[in-house]
Formats: sequence, structure tokens, C-alpha cells
Amino acid sequence: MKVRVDRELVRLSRSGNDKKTGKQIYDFFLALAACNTIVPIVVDTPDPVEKLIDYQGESPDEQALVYAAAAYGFMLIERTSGHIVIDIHGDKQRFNVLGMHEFDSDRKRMSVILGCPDKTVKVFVKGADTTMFNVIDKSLNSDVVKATETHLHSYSSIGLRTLVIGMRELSSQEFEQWRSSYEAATSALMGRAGLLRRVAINLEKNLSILGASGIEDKLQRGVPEAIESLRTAGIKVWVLTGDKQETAISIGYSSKLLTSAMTRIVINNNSIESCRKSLEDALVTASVPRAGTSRDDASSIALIIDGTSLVYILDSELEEQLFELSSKCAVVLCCRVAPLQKAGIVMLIKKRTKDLTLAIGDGANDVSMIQKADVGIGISGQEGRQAVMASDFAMAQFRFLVPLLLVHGHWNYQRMGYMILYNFYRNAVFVLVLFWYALFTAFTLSTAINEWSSVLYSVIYTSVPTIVVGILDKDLGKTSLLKYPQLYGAGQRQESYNSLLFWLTMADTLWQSIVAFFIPLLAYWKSDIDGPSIGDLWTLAVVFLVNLHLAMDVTTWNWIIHASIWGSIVATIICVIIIDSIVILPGYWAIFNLAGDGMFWICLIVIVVASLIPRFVVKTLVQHYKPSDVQIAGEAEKFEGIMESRSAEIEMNQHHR
Ligand SMILES: Nc1ncnc2c1ncn2[C@@H]1O[C@H](COP(=O)(O)OP(=O)(O)OP(=O)(O)O)[C@@H](O)[C@H]1O
Ligand SMILES: [Mg+2]
Repeated sequence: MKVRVDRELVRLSRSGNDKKTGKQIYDFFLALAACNTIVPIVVDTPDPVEKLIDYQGESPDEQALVYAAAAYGFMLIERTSGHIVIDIHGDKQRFNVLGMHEFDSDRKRMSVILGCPDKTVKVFVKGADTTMFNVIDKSLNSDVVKATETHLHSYSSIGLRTLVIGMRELSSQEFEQWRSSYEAATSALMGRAGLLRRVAINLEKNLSILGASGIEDKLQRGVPEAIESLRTAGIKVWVLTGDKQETAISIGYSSKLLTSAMTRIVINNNSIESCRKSLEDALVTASVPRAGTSRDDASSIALIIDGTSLVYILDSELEEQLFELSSKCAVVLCCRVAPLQKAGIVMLIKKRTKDLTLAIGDGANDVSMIQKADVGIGISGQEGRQAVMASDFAMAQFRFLVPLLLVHGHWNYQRMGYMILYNFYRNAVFVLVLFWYALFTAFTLSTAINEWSSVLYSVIYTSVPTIVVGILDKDLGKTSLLKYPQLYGAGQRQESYNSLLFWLTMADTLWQSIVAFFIPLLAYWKSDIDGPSIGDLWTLAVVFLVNLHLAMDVTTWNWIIHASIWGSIVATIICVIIIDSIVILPGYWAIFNLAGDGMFWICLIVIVVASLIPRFVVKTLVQHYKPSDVQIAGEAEKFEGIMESRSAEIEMNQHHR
């Protein structure tokens, strides 16, 4: 890897640690190389003398910092639990790692205590600017502190992730004091984390500033487009990040979440009273009616709120106001939020609405929100596997969320909705025919449809098409669904399953069962037909009916669906023939006698046609006069001749190393 270095800085860092600036720069790079949890792994190359070092760790930021230190001549080459070896301008030096206080989201910083070759003990700390400036002694190097502050501001406003680095030399007395409390804390059986945190807070104070770093957090490919699609689909997108406000806003703009036309409401306060005041003011601003349509950016509001304010708002009486405000905003951006606050925000919505929440994140700090949300998605990437392990779905890139929701989510919703209705219908129509017969024979407990057919009805006669269509049918092609994210609204409006559709289906079921039962009954009224024969007719009629009913609703035919639907009808006929060929069963040879009679065939055709007519008429009228988005898109697909799009693939990233 090639790193572009600043020559002047290299010169200064080489100038040795005698002069003040030289010493500071020396310590700065030493901190970058040492204050982290990166493990260097030496990789052999074809050339036996040349070795490569691969820095492995869960934090990509730390990796970047260690690489930067290496580029300036401070190369971390070995790390064990007790020591590290750093190659400083070609001179291998061994530092004892006397202790390490790991990063936690309360302190938002981490520190290492190093025993240096010159027998001094130094503590190096790096962390978020907000918490670092609380522990940095501003009277030391006040000019550096000032310069760093302005640099930090300019870094974060261009979207860089910033870290501040500080250090302190420990006197032997201080060191002993720290060591005894550190040892007591690490060996404590109860509340170890809390004790360690207290020891860390005691140690990390009166630091002198060394400098700051800015790291570009590149957006993955396709993030702005993905966010735009999701928002067009009517999904509200909120961003919850641990980053600094300026960084978060800048990333908000580059990911097209925020646009300059939006009205911005910023809430960052540090008392409950000022939070209350800001929320009230914001509610007034948000309630003023604005020009433009609701989908217009100019009319929408972006709420930007930071973690400190959320401390006072979440779990207090202000929560309700925040909810009210956020439901008026098109975009909500929360910055500097702790992991548990992320979960708290998810709960804020979940508790108060019936809306479904989906959380997507890549780091360990996203785990709690991923678990709390209705749907949790982990992005597997550079930040370790915790998010993926806690998630319902894992994906490699953010943009895959779009096909997951807009394509597979849509298909799944439409199939599920249809299949629920269809399965109610499929079972009810058969049971109702049996019921009419029981009613007609005044509950004599005699049956016309033989027991085998009653059992096989849901096992063989009608089961396979239900499963196959429930898995394979696609109401629209992938291309249309991705091109028109608005089609996702069909699910939000509950178009495939709702109580009206349910009762309409039930009425249709009633009608079909009446037709299927009474037509044979009336047709054979005067004849001397026996029970099993007319029973066979009923069985076949119902099976034809439910399979043709399904065939009428399938949108994407393929050979599996063809085979399952027509195959089921053939299988039913074969089963009925076999059952009627068994001598000991009642109704022996019934189907053969029946099929020789023209009336049987007429009955079958009349039943199927009469049963399906109301459905067909209603469906056609609705399609003609009140077509849904999905129908329109479906017709557009046919006319544009993009039927092949049903198997279209989304463009994948090139794999390169
Ligand atoms: N290993 C670390 N050492 C020192 N400081 C850290 C470390 N990791 C994070 N920080 C600081 O703590 C802040 C909060 O970190 P956190 O992991 O909660 O969120 P994040 O990674 O910044 O953002 P996101 O929520 O988008 O992943 C960071 O912005 C950074 O300033
Ligand atoms: Mg992170």
C-alpha cells in the first residue's frame, strides 16, 4: 500500500525527540502506533528477505492510523499481551504494555500505559474530541489546543471522522497508585467493568495534547441511490451514528439524506429544561404549514439531535414530544449516540406506532438496535462480525437493502397475502360442499364423497400448486420494482390482504360451494344415481375449481407452476379411478359409469364456468376502472416487452483485491 506523506512532518519526526516539536511529533506517532488493539501479522513474500506486515483488527480507523504511523517511520511489528515492538526509523524498540483501558462508549476513548526503553512510564489516550477535551489540560500547549480545535472543525465539516490524541508521563508514585488499583479492579469478581472504568477515568486526566487525526469514512457504493429509493418507497430513513455532529451532517449530505432545500432543526442541549424548550420551539416550527407537496424537499424538515440531548429526552416525559416532532420530520439524524440510545430510539417508535422498524448497521455498537428492531440487518464488513451475528439478515453492502425490501419484500408480501386468502378459500369450499350435503341429508351422517377422497383432498389434490405458487409466483419483474420504488406502497396500504378482501373471498367461496353442490344435485334430481357417483362428481368439480381458480390468479407462469396445477388435476383423476377400482370400497366402478354419461361433462363445465364468473367479472371491472399501481406496472411491463426482466440480475460489485 502506498501512503502519501508530508515531507516536512517526516523530517521533523526524524529530527529526534530532543527539540520540543520533534518530541511531540515523536510521541504523536508513537501513540498512533501503540494506542490501539491492532495485531500485526507478518506475511512472507516470494523474496525471503522482504516481509510484509498486515495489520488486523476490528476497527478500520485504527488500521488506518497504524498504517499512517508506519508511513512516517513508526512501524508496529509485534504485539503480545505484555509488550509491543515498534520499528522507529529502522531502530527496533521494545515497549512494555503495562496496562490498557479499552474503548467503551461512555468514555469514548481508550488508553495504553507504556513502559518506555528509557524507563519512563507514559499513558497515551485517544478518543472522541468531546470527551478528550474534558481530560486535556488546556493550559499546557494552549496554542496547540487552539490550532487542533480549528483543524478538528474543518476536518469534521468535510465529513472526516476525527480522533484526538493526548498523553501524560506518570511519576513512579502515580504509576504505583494506578497499578494497585488496576490490579484490584482486574481481579474483582463483581462489577469489574465499572471498577476498571473508574480506574481509567482517574488515570486519563491532565493530559497534554499531541494532535488529532481525520479519517475519511468512505460511503459504500450505491448508498445515496439506495437511500433515495427507500425514501421514494415511503420508508422513513433515520440515521443513528456515534459520530460527531458536523461529520454526521456532512455524511448526511453526501448520502443524499439531507438536501440544502430542507429546513434543519438542530437540538443539542445539556439540561432537561433547555431540551424541553428546544422541543417546544421545534414543534412550533414543524407545525407551520409549508408550501409545496409533501414529497417535496423544500417542504420537509430534517431533525438533527445529539446524544447528550437524548440522555435527557429518552425515558422521560419529553419522549412523547420527541416522538411527535420526529413524526413530522422527513429525516431524523441522531449523532454522538451511545449503543443503548440507538436501541432506545427504535423503541421510541416501536412502542407508539404499529409501524415496522428495521435497523441496519455494521458495528458492535449497532447490536442492541439490531436486536430491538422488528427486522435487524447486519452488514458484514471491516468492523467485525458482532452485528452480523445479532441480525436476522446479513448482507455485504448497504445497497442490497433495496432489493431485499423492494423486490423480495414486495414479492413475499404479495404471495403471503394471496396465499392466506387462497388457503382459506381452498379448504372452506370443500368443507362447505360436505356441509351442504349433511344439511341436505338432514345430518344422517351418510357421506357421498368417500373417505379416501376427503383425506387426499388436502394431501394430493390441491396441495402442491399452493406451495409452488406460494414460492414462485411474481406479480412484477425485478426491473419494474427497482425502477418504481413507489410500488412498495402496495404493502404499506395492505393491498394484498385486508378485511374487505377476506370477506369478499369468503362470499365468493360460499357462492362457489353452492354452485358446485347444487348443479349436480339438480341435474341428477330425477335420475337414480347413487351417492358415491355423485360424490365423485363433487370431488372432481371442486378440485377442478380450486386449481383453475389459482391458475386464473397466477401472473408469472413457468413450467413448474404448469406442471403442479395441471399435474394436480391429472393426479386427482388417477386417484379417483384407483379408488373406484377397488372392489371392497363402496362406489366400485362409479366413475366409469358416470363418465360415460354426457350429463357428467356438462355438469363439470357448467360448474367451473358459473363459479368463476363473478370473480372474473369483479376482477376485470376493478382492473379496468380502479387499477392498482401493481396492475399498471404489470401492463407496462407487458407492453414494453420486458418480460425477460423477471430474471434480471442486479449489478454486482467487481471482486478485486
Ligand atoms: N477504538 C477507539 N479508540 C478511541 N476512540 C474511539 C474508538 N472507537 C470509537 N471511538 C470514538 O468514540 C466515538 C463513538 O464511537 P462509536 O463506535 O459509538 O460510533 P462510530 O463508530 O463513531 O459511529 P457509527 O455509529 O456510525 O458506527 C467515535 O466517533 C470515536 O470518536
Ligand atoms: Mg462504528
